[in-house]
Amino acid sequence: MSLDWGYTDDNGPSTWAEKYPLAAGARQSPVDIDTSKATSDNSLVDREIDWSYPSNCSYRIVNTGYGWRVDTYGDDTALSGGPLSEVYKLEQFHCHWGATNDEGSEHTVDGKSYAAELHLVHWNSEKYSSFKEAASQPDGLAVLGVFMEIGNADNAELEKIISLIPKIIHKGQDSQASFDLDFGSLLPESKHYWTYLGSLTTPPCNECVIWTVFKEPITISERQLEVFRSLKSVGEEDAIEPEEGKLVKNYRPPLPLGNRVLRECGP
Ligand SMILES: COc1ccc(C[C@H]2SC(=S)NC2=O)c(OC)c1
Ligand SMILES: [Zn+2]
Repeated sequence: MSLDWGYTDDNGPSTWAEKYPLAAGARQSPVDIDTSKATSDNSLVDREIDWSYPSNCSYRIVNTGYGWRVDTYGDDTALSGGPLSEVYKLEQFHCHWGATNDEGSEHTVDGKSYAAELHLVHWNSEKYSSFKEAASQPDGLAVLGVFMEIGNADNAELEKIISLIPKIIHKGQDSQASFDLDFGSLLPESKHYWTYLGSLTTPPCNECVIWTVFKEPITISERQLEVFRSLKSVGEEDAIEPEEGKLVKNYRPPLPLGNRVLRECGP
């Protein structure tokens, strides 16, 4: 069964606009962050970006066919400040990676790719009544982008997620888990970031995201990244060869920033 869209040569990012016209818009994500174009903005410094996530929360981790996604039940989560004018609730988080460690992130910095990129997706629950409605609005979503680089140590918080991946190897599988997830540990120590107006990085590519990309990466071990790559993009019932259908690449390459403003907070 042929996928509507994906990351292979015949259904990858360069073909998306055929079925998803928004993919050809002028406010698309990701972008290459040209640090020489970033402008400082005191208003970002005055209203520090702030998040509060509960320590003990129940989660559902699912294999979307394009990667893993952890659905949170964002009741007592909040993201505010920085480029945001309202309070946003955490809806889900997920990750993008590549077949080798020299690619994998969606945003790049002066042309440099990281090995992976974590996306924490929030929606404007102050202005809109549902995530779905927010995803059709220009200020509907706020996504935190966190670069991941290879380090020697395992990332302890990610390990809690990685331990569940063997249960969701095939597309459509999910696992309910309630564990103490300290989101604060999934974010870098430094709150320095770049921010710009962009879009969903997969179809339907809605231009509804206020992006905040942290400057400091977190680390993940090679072993942990290999576990991500062991996920399959096909269901258990799809008869394919064992090595086929592995989710080794699920990132969209950068799109032009065009005449959008790229602001930064912190050196
Ligand atoms: C409303 O329909 C969608 C569709 C896809 C995604 C996931 C994409 S968007 C992103 S950023 N990274 C991704 O992989 C959504 O996430 C909010 C929302
Ligand atoms: Zn994403």
